[in-house]
Amino acid sequence: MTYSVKEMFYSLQGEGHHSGRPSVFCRFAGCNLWNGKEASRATSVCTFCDTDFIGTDGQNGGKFKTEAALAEAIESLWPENAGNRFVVFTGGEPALQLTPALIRELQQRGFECAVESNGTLPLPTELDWVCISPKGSSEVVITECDELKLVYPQQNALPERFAAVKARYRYLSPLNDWTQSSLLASSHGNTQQCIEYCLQNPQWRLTLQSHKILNID
Ligand SMILES: C[S@@+](CC[C@H](N)C(=O)[O-])C[C@H]1O[C@@H](n2cnc3c(N)ncnc32)[C@H](O)[C@@H]1O
Ligand SMILES: Nc1nc2[nH]cc(C(=O)O)c2c(=O)[nH]1
Ligand code: SF4
Ligand SMILES: [Mg+2]
Repeated sequence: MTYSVKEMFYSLQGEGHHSGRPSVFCRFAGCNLWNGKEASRATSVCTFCDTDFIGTDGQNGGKFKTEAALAEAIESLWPENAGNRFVVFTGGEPALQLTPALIRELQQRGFECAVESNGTLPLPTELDWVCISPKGSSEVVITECDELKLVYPQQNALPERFAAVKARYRYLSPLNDWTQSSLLASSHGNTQQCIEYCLQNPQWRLTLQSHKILNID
């Protein structure tokens, strides 16, 4: 199958359990919860997406006809002769394109394979790390994951709704609604609400989009 990739880059994982870990990000084009066009944002299931995932025109983006071709491109972004290889499949919604064959191809090249998914579609069992981030009223079909990373607060997707999802770790990530001047500043803002929720419900931890604070990819 042909993989449509918006962009690929080498950076630090900014969010969640692997925050700070050097990672290649492979951002697949397309999502099942929003078509990516501003005109339909307000009427979509997911209304707050911070990412351009349309097309294949980003850095190192393109159409890859084989698993080997895409794996080769991902591998080329890792520093030469360095171990601890880690790739994060994201998007858009990576579950629309990710295959067992692609994951195995990368694992054979020494990569641990992680995914950032909205949880509405089945995922390959070959993955080494699964992060699920539920959106609005969408139905989550993934019942077990490594990490549940919930953007908070969200109408129709408050933490209690996901009590039955088995997760090694539960994180709240403040909704970045870009109407606030700073992610950290407002005491009545989303970050403060996350802090209060975690303090009252200590099975949840706070995570911040540190790449945005640091202004890196
Ligand atoms: C762009 S999504 C792509 C992966 C997948 N579609 C998903 O939603 O998990 C990557 C991560 O960014 C998070 N995210 C997107 N928009 C955000 C926003 N405005 N504020 C905070 N996190 C956001 C998502 O919740 C997800 O954890
Ligand atoms: N540094 C960095 N960390 C990230 N973690 C998840 C991301 C995503 O867009 O899925 C992301 C991203 O775009 N950049
Ligand atoms: S599900 Fe993920 S990629 Fe799709 S619109 Fe929402 S945040 Fe963006
Ligand atoms: Mg992002």
